[in-house]
Amino acid sequence: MPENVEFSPQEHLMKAEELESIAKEFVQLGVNKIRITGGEPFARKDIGAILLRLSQLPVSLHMTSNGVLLKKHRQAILDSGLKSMNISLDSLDAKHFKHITRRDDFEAVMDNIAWLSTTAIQLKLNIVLMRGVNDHEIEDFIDFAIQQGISIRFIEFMPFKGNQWSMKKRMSHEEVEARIFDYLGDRVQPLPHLPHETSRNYQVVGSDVSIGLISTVSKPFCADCNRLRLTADGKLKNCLFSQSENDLLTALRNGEALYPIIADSVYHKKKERGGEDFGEEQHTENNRSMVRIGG
Ligand SMILES: Nc1nc2c(ncn2[C@@H]2O[C@H](COP(=O)(O)OP(=O)(O)OP(=O)(O)O)[C@@H](O)[C@H]2O)c(=O)[nH]1
Ligand SMILES: C[S@@+](CC[C@H](N)C(=O)[O-])C[C@H]1O[C@@H](n2cnc3c(N)ncnc32)[C@H](O)[C@@H]1O
Ligand code: SF4
Repeated sequence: MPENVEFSPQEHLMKAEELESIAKEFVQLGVNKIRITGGEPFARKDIGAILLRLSQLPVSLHMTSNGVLLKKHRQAILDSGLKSMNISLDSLDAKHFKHITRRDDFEAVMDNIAWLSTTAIQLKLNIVLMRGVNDHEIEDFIDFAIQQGISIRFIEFMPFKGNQWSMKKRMSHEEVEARIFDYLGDRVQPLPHLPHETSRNYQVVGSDVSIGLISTVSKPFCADCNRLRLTADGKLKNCLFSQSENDLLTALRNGEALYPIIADSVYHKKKERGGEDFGEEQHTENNRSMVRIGG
């Protein structure tokens, strides 16, 4: 989250019932999986009500969270039948975590991770690797995953508005894969790549633990992308990197049909990464920042 973040005015955001109405429209069109990402989903006071509404739809429900505010929503999470939760954790060192996030929440996140690992909810940790920031922790994360029986994914640092991305800071797929194999040798085996999966996964032999790589920059997986994103302010993005958006919330509030807008957005989905060709330096100023997309 940027230091001086400006929160959107409440009236610009979807209310729980509006979110449900829009979700229903997608379900009617065949969507069978919904992931709630945010911003940060648990920053919404009515997240319990949102979970309850979405849990009534015939979809599998998933979340991605920074894991900070999850504690008081544990019952709502269980009641919603949530299938999986991905928790973002970029360091295993409390001081370093504070340096990266500018927040003193390491213990709260670790406590929520420990709780999640006692539930039937599939848990994964997301680690965005940045050279010179947390790349020295790759082996620590692998040890942690094996000791705790928790699957992890290393994510390639991607360019978004205001995140000072550069090609030098990101760690390529090949580089991280080599680190994993150097460390674990034949204790790790590649898993088959499933359609529409973001990660390439490797199984730690003799365990349920997988180590994944999400490599949008060096190994894009756009060819079988089946995702659409709805932002908290009700805009449809046909790609994480799309520069254009379609305003579903205003259409809903005006009583207009949503289907033509959705169809138009899907029709204009670009072949790869929203038509972006990443260069050496940051250049995605026409897209939103990651906190305003939700990942
Ligand atoms: N390029 C690209 N990256 C994505 C996409 N979906 C998720 N990611 C990135 O993958 C990382 C993890 O995202 P999650 O929110 O955990 O979602 P996921 O990878 O779909 O999760 P699973 O369904 O559990 O595999 C984040 O950095 C996302 O931005 C996508 O459609 N395209
Ligand atoms: C943007 S967050 C939103 C959900 C929630 N607030 C969280 O922190 O997990 C979704 C995922 O995107 C990842 N992410 C954030 N910025 C990224 C970047 N520049 N490149 C790659 N992944 C990124 C996060 O680590 C997280 O796992
Ligand atoms: S098309 Fe866009 S949203 Fe889909 S996988 Fe590629 S970058 Fe991600």
